[in-house]
This record gives sequence, structure tokens and C-alpha cells, in this order.
Amino acid sequence: MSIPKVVVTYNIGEEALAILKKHPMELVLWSEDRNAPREWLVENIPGAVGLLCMLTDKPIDGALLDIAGPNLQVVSTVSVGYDHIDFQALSQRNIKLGHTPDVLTEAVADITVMLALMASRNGRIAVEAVEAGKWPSTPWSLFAFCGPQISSPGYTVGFVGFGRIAQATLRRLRSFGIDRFLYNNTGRGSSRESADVDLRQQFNLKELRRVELDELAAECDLIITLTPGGALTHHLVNESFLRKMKKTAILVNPSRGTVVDSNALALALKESWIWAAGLDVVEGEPNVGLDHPLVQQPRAVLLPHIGSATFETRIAMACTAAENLIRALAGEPLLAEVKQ
Ligand SMILES: O=CC(=O)O
Repeated sequence: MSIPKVVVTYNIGEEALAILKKHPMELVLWSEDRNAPREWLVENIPGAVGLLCMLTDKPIDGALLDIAGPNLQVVSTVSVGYDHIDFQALSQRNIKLGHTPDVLTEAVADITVMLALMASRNGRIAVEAVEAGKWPSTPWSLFAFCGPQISSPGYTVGFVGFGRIAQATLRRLRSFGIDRFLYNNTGRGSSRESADVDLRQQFNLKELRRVELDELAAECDLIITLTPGGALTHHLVNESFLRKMKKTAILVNPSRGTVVDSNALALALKESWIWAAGLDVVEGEPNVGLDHPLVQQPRAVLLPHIGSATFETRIAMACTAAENLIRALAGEPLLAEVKQ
């Protein structure tokens, strides 16, 4: 009997590799710290039983699965999001899909708060001034570098998407004194209602309520998009949404670039419909050059998709993905499996 082949498209670190190496398999590793080229994947995937991939390997679609052939049993992605993978194409072929929720929740919630503060307090403009050797001679001109204060009374935060990361962000923001939260998501119903009552009590909130997107746009001082990518959430934040927002409001997007219409947001910042934006993701990434409409807006604080980038979290993500793959091949329940 031949040894099963597993393809790994990135340097996943020694901890996760050790998990894979405990099991008899032929490991085909792309071990450079850059994405494996598509040609490398196409050349190596035929006959594989497992694929361990990154969110930058896209698309993992029917065409690639056909090249892989009938042995493929599992695709395990080192990410919580899986909009780079055609889930239907996997299901049709009985291929399991593993992902890495939970382990990155705290790291992404941390960076969400960081982006909110950076955007509110003119972080990019202030850092750029120092880096350009332009430490202002009058930083104490009373209103230089001022922005809205997120701990001011009545401050209201809105979440587009209200899953694990949004709730971890709420916990952090509560310590700023914020006690009014609105959200919009698809998972409603009685279980959601009682979960909201629990959250309201646990954090002594004045308000936590599901609202329509229009109300959320108009009411909130800080709006945070924490939804999966894909067709259902494409451009949820578009020109009409942005025009409803307050002039002093902040938009933070740590989830997927496609949720926000980049051109509309650039216009909103240019024409001051809103105050600022903090973005860990943008449409078209990673091809984000200096000519990107949002890079050109000083009130857009941009990070290159590093929400989960702490050593602890990235190691935990890689290990979860390795464990998912091993479990799928052994016919055991995965630590986290995407299901219909
Ligand atoms: O964006 C990061 C992830 O989906 O893990």
C-alpha cells in the first residue's frame, strides 16, 4: 500500500509540523515564507489525500479538486474564513473542510480596538508627521490632531456581524465605559434573544439590540464589520450606508475587504461624510499599492491583514489546522469543521 500524500502550501512552523510528522505520510511541503505558486500546487496535488492551505491560496475550486483527483479527503485551511474555498465543490466530492475559529478570537478583537483608537485619534496622520521629521512646533495648538473620544457618554458601537470576535470586542470596549451596542446579523431567533439578555446582564449594558442596517448606520459612533466574506456580505457597507453615517463616526473593518466598497469609502473620507476608517483588510489585497484609493486617504489607517498575527495565535492556528487534517484522515471529528 502506498503512503498517503499530504500537501502543505506554507511554512507552518515546527509545532504544527511535529503534529503531522507523528503520522505515516508523505509530506510535500512548500517551506518558503511566501505563497506557494499555483503551478507548484497544481504539480503536487494529484493523488493527495489532504491539503493544508492558507487563505492566500485561491481559489481552491472544482478545477483544482479535479486535478487533485478522487483520493482527496480533506482541505484544512489555516484561517477562520474560507471564502477562498468553494465549499459546494468540496461537499459534492465528500471532501471535509477544516478551519481555525476560536483560537484567533482574542488577537483579532485586540487589533479591532487598536484600529478604532488609531482611526479616532488620527494615528496615521500623527505618526506620518513624526516620520517625516515634521514634529509640529505647536502640538499644543489646542485642536491639532484632535479626534472624537470613544469613551464619551452615550457613545454607541454597532457591529455588522455579531459572532465570537464581535462579542470579544464588546467585552474590551465595555472597559472604556461604553454601554450601548447595536448589531445586525443573520443569526436571530429566540436563542439569540436570550443570549442578548445574558450579555446585557453580564456586562451591565444600557442597551444591546439587533437593528436593521439603516438604523445601525445612522445611530452609531463606531461601526465594526465582523462578518464572513463571500457573496452574501459583498459591499454591505456601500455608498448608501456610508452616507447615512454620522460625520464624526469611525468605520473599522478587520474581517474581509469585500464587505466594504473601497471606492465609496475613499469618497466618504475625501468628502468628510465620516471621520475616519481603520482597516486590516481591503478589496483586492494583497495588491495594494500607493495608488489604492484608500491608501491615498490620510484618515484611513491601513494594516496589511495582520489581525491574528501574534506568535501564540498563529502557532495555535497552524496546530489546529494540522490536527483537523489528521483527524479527518483518521475518520474522527475535526476540532472545527465547516458544515452545511
Ligand atoms: O482573516 C483571517 C482568517 O480568516 O483567519
